[in-house]
Amino acid sequence: MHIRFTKMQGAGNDFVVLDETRGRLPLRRAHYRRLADRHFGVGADQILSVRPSPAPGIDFEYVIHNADGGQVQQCGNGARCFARYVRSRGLTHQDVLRVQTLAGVIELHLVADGGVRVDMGRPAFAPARLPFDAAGLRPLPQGSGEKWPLALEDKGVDAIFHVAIASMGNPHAVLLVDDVERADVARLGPLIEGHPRFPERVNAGFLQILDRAQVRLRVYERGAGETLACGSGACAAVACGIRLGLLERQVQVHTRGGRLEIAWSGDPADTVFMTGPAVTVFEGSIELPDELPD
Ligand SMILES: N[C@H](CCC[C@H](N)C(=O)O)C(=O)O
Repeated sequence: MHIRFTKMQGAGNDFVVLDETRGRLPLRRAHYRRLADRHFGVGADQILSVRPSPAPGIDFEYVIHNADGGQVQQCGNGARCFARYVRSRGLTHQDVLRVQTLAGVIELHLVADGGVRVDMGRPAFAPARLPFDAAGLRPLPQGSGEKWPLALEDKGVDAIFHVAIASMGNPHAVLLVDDVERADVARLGPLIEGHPRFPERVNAGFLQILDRAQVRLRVYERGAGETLACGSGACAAVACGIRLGLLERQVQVHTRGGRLEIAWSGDPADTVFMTGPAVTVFEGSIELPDELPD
């Protein structure tokens, strides 16, 4: 099948965007994996599908698949690209969009400088919301938050790491580190992502606090590996940092791919706002086999 796509990136987190507003493409898991494949396909961290409004008051449905082909609840950098995409292709003329994801409805605001501001919804910290199996674990309280002990068995050695956890609709575990560039993301990332206490796996964030309003963040993403930036991961890391009493309400998040602005009041009833770039890189098309082995 012949697929037309748009390649986009938000702070270096890159996406294949598909327009399914005039009909669903017959894609299965293996097709999403092939589109994301950087050698046999287009190459991307996630595949974003733009689908028609599912209900009154909602402008579009926003569907997200990771590079491993799995469908997931949320993608913050993708949300900004989604907004830029539908506007630039004339699928909407609105400056504010409400889109339905698996995690619920989020609101996208196109801002003048080409960036997009996203209301990412409320963070959640209860283990059951990720899900995280906290049975038998005693959290370390800190500020109004806590850190959870996570035993990581590596080369036969059991080490205990304390992580903060948060859901932005998708699950995040955040490890505080002294220097993100020296953090062993390649080794610890997969151990955290696939840890049995996260039954649906987890995005593993490595957070370095520079001061109360600036952080550096690397994220080993569930289903994609380390990406240059993770929008929902930035929201989760800042929300955890605020709860631990380490951060103010407005934080600049420096990622390897660019800078994101995150704002949260610290009240779990309030939503988290993320502002950042959204860039179209190129348009293209690809021939995909109708059948691909799973
Ligand atoms: N890997 C994530 C989905 C993409 C999130 C990220 N690209 C973002 O910008 O939020 C997950 O499995 O939950």
